[in-house]
Amino acid sequence: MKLKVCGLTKTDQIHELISMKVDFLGFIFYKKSPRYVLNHLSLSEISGIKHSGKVGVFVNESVENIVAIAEDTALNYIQLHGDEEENFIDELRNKLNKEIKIIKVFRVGTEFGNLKFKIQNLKSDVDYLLFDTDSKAFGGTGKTFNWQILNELEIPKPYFLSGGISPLNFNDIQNIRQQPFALDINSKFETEAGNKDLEKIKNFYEKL
Ligand SMILES: O=C(O)c1ccccc1NCC(=O)[C@H](O)[C@H](O)COP(=O)(O)O
Repeated sequence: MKLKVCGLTKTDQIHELISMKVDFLGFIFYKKSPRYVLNHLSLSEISGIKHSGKVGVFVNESVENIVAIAEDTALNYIQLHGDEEENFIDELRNKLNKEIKIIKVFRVGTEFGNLKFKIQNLKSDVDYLLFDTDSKAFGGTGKTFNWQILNELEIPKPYFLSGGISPLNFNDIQNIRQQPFALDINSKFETEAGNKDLEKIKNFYEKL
């Protein structure tokens, strides 16, 4: 199983994760997040990071801004973490460099019927799905959702599992019928927002 470490803000930690061969590096381009990357790194610093799994996380951002940031920072993946509708995704797909993959996030709350409908009727050209816990902050809360819900779905694309993943609940992932393509870890591997605990990540990665 692959690993994405999200909410990166520090160059030395990013290089350490690259040397650990982590598959995806997540950068949050959402101003309200305590992990907003542009408070810590410039566009050209992010552009200079040599890795094929650079993921930009966006929340209800405009197509124009996403395309511009993707170009300026040489992103490989766009993670849509807000309420982006199909029309928006189609427009983004048309304007984005074709090599860039799109990850559409489904924030899982209590409305299971709605989630099932959205998954079954997904028409847009996205490459991956990501399931995270629903919250007012959109993400990075450290809270899990009921992963058993995924066993009620036919998931049409490879997906990232996210939301409060930690060494304590890692074994529960084995009970999901359709296994994740990748795990997305964040706040459970931090000493404070944006500051990663690399030793904890290394130990976790060795278990995957
Ligand atoms: O991490 C944030 O601050 C954040 C804020 C707004 C939207 C998305 C955000 N994070 C995106 C991620 O992909 C996180 O890894 C995901 O939400 C899981 O975080 P956690 O529950 O802390 O493991």
